[in-house]
Amino acid sequence: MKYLLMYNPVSGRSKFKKKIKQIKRFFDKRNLEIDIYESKKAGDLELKAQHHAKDYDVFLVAGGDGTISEVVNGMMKSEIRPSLAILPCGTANDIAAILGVPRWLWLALRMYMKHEPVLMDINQMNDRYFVYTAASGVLSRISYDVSRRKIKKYGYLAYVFEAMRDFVKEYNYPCHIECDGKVLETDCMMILGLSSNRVGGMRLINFSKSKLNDGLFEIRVFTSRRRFRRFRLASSFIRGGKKLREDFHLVGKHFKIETDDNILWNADGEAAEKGNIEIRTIEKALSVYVSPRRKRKQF
Ligand SMILES: Nc1ncnc2c1ncn2[C@@H]1O[C@H](COP(=O)(O)OP(=O)(O)OP(=O)(O)O)[C@@H](O)[C@H]1O
Repeated sequence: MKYLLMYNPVSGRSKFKKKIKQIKRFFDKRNLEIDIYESKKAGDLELKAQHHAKDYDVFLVAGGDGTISEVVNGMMKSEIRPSLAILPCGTANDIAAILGVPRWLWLALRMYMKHEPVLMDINQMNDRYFVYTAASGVLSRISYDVSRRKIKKYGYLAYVFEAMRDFVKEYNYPCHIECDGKVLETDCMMILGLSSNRVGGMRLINFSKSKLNDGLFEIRVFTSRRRFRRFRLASSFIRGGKKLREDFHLVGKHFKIETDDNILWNADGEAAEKGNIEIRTIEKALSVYVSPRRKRKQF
């Protein structure tokens, strides 16, 4: 087995670099070949993943959701794809949590030595690939609007502060959604799409019933029709993403969403598209390492 460790030195609180020597030792001890690559700037890992996908069996990716998303975008552009194993060292680490990867590095590495990878769906927003979330409207900009300086200083709390500021802003925009033959037209304050039950470090146990390999994606349209709308939205999140009467929940393989040109879309926590989008799910597109528990529940 040939591994490539790719890491983003600025993920989370920028502390991963210190662990590299120990990781190298872990692999040397087991006579496993590992190359190491540090990203130099945003976008770097996508190109590295695309051009070297055929040269490795496993991409070991150390970073947060943005870093993993970059690598996945690179891998999806290659015909031959190695397996993906994550070492969580970002701020929210949603993707790692969805796959049940332990925060503790040694437990994660041992898990990768012991278990086989499984095939997981990957989603596409226009030309860009994403793993687990697409969103617009309230709260959807915070993951990429918060400065790295604040994340380094406050960690996850930096997202919480920014969420509180964004929550009081006015969001109301039209959307026309086509999903596998169904049509929905409404005004909304947020559209949240998930392939699992986690976003922004929160577990939304009542949001989704989909598996990670069933070719389906779920979208919740939070309308802006009722009074005290923000409080109702907050109460839905507090109750694990419980659906409210005035909201719509769609499940499908292909979504066409038309909205205002200035509406920004977030994909896996990064700024993605503006205006109209199409979302497709590519079934069982990528081989990933998951914990045995998640494998039973989510696959
Ligand atoms: N060498 C680099 N210098 C600056 N930015 C980088 C570099 N390599 C990658 N990036 C960018 O850093 C951003 C943040 O990375 P990442 O998402 O992994 O960390 P995070 O935001 O702390 O974690 P999370 O997304 O889990 O909250 C990504 O948008 C990525 O494209």
